[in-house]
Amino acid sequence: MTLALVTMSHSPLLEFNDPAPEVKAKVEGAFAAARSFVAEYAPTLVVSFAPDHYNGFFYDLMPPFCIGYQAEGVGDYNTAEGPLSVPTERAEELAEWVADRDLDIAISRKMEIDHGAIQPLEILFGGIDTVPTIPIFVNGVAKPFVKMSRVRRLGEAVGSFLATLEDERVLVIGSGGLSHDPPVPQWATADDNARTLLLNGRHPTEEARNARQQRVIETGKAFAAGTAAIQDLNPEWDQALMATLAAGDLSPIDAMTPEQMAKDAGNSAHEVRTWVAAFSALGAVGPYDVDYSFYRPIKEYIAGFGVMTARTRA
Ligand SMILES: O=C(O)/C=C/c1cccc(O)c1O
Ligand SMILES: [Fe+2]
Repeated sequence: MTLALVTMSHSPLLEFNDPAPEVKAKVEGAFAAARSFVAEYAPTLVVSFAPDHYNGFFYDLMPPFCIGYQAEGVGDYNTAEGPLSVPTERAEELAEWVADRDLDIAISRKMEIDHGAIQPLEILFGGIDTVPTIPIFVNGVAKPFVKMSRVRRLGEAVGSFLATLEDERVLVIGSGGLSHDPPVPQWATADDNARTLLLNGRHPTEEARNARQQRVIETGKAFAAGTAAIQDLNPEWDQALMATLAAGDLSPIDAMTPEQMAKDAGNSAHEVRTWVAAFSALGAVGPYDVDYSFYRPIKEYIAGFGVMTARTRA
């Protein structure tokens, strides 16, 4: 059984802010490389590890991980709205398998997902319902964070399940990171209005959504101009992590702590949990090789922007 992987940074600012044309072309080239890797592999099933940014998961009930039995895009930042094609029975089997491996897993029969999960599907497949997809939410923005060893164990459990699916060609996606510190509110520093959003900000009015998004878009522009009060990107940190993931021995990742990750790489660097889960799933199936790797720190997108593709050895 083979398994393929794409991990990629996402940024809701792709459509809204413009880096230099040469940088934009490089990013388009990376997307094209990932697309052709996926087209050649022709997956029959996608398992997507992605975070949420207080569009589907809130502090009224915040799990570390959640498997979606049904899911729909909320349509933030002009991403696709509406249902994904989720193979519900497979998702149920996966959740049973993971629970049997002594991992506490939440499930949702109505998962709402944002650009974090939607953007890679749109980029790789041109839509959100073209290939059966099981979405797995991995908390990457809301404290407290489980240990990285737990994220690896989740990925390994998912990978061991996927290894049993002889009749499927499975692509795992990890969406998020790398170093970045966009102005997503933090509970500890949020005012009353922001806390209302963090607690249960489902289905905002169009006006409220636009105001929130405009603030992030403006921050991206200011960051590129050198005037934003957000933490800088950390290309060394990003590339060191990508090298560890490519090397195949993920055990050094267990030493990463949420405090140090935030300090080194920003409050949204926790999104790399999705990459770690995806590579752990791949490694659980067998040794793998990285086919393609791209990295560029891009301030206009508020993102250490990386794309990797990999595959287990035949
Ligand atoms: O949730 C938001 O409004 C913004 C999220 C964001 C911004 C920049 C880079 C990212 O990866 C994001 O998720
Ligand atoms: Fe994000």
